[in-house]
Amino acid sequence: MNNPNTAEAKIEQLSKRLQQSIQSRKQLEDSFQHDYNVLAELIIKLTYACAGMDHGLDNKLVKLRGLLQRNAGMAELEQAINDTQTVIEKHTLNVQRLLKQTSEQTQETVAFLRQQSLQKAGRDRLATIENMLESPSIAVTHYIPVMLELLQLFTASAHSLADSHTKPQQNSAEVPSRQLLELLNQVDFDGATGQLIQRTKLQLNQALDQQQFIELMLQLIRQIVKTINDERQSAQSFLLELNQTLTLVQGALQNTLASRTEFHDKSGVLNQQLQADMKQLNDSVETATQLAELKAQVSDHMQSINAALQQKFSLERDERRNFERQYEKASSRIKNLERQVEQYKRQLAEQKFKSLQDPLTKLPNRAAFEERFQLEFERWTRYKEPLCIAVADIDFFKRINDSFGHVAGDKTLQVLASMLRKSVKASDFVCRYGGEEFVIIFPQTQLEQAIERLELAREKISNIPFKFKSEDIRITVSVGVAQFSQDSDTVVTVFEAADKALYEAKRRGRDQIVTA
Ligand SMILES: Nc1nc2c(ncn2[C@@H]2O[C@H](COP(=O)(O)OP(=O)(O)OP(=O)(O)O)[C@@H](O)[C@H]2O)c(=O)[nH]1
Repeated sequence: MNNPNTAEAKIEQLSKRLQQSIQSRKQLEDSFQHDYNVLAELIIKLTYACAGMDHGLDNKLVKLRGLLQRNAGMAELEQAINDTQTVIEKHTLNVQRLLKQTSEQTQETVAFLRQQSLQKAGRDRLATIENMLESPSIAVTHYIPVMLELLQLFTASAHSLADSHTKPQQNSAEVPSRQLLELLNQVDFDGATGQLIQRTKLQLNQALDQQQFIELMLQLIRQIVKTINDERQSAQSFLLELNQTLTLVQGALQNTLASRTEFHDKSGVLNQQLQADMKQLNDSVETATQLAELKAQVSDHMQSINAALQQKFSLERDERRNFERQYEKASSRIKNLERQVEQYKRQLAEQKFKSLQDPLTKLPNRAAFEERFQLEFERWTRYKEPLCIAVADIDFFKRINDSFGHVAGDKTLQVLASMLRKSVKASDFVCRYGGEEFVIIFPQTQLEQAIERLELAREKISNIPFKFKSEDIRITVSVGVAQFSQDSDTVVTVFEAADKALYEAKRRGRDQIVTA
């Protein structure tokens, strides 16, 4: 048995311990190398993932990767890692600045696109982009899909812009066409102008390109200029006629006056002659001594008196005839003028009436409404009798036009207007406010009564059996109603209240009446 205290035994023990230490150290080194390898592999992968973000960073990453791949010492690695960190910090700051700029530029682009007349699909995409932008983020990845959407939308609208420059612009006259149609709906003309307006309205309902629209406008302007010229000429000829008649009447009066003076002069001379004859006759009677002589003298005087009287009669007859002639002439001219004045008055009244009437539905138009609404408001201010107003709008009317054509749409408007007019009281004022919108004023009517009448109208309208292209169609209306109640109420505030209520009725599902 070896003595453990011997030198050999001690050396052996030490050798064993050394072996164990070497073993542990080897295990530790292996484990460290393993960890190092795992970490190095991860860092190398990360360096590949970060590649391409920034040129300076790329250089640093290549260097770091090289050091890791060749198992470089810690001192070398530490230096490389520090350098890389500095570049990463700079890069991060730069990215944040760019993100801020991107966010602002994106908002600007969205605002610009919102002002463009985009198609419905474009508007929807824009709304999606706006939603995406509502959650502001500093992550680049957040902006990538936004930018993608935005770029696609921008490209699409740029394409349509380019198309509109190269091709004849389909539908580019859509907005002015609609505005012109609304204007033409407010006027009513007879004759050639009326026919042209009718034809123009039909054409405006079709998709026009700009060239066609301009030609249509030119045609209209030409006709309007012609109508104005005709009107002016007709007014000029009326004034000419009036002037001639006045000159004639004035001439007749002067003639009458002159002949009256002449008549008076001549008549005066004759009167004097008659007086002289009478005096001489008298003298002769007084101084006469012989009957025969007296007889002869009286006979002479009588003849002279007779002649003077004859002259006077004939003078008077001529004068009367002359006067009658002048009178007849002037009177027939005046009658003619009177006829013309009557005709003008009729035309003016008709024009005034037409300017206040909607030609399609024959209901009063918006101009008539403004006049009447102001009047009723002033009455309400004075007497405070109940006053209500309702704004009614046909539901989904665009679909009628789109599915069955504008003519069917027009017919629908006429039928609905007539039903609305019939459903309320005669004292209620029903007008076509514009498009598919009607306004009703209920003078001296409590809100409950107005709602009752409107309910009746709504129900009647929804029961009208429309049939288009053998399809049964039910048409409904939504209505907003408001009453004047506060001292601060004005035509504007109460109308707006009714209009808001109308939109609430639409929002709640249409075919209903909502009170403000
Ligand atoms: N036929 C015809 N259509 C008209 C006239 N005036 C306006 N319109 C049309 O009325 C339609 C109104 O459509 P929108 O304002 O979109 O409303 P809507 O389809 O009725 O839908 P809601 O009001 O939301 O229920 C448009 O298509 C106009 O062209 C007209 O005098 N005749």
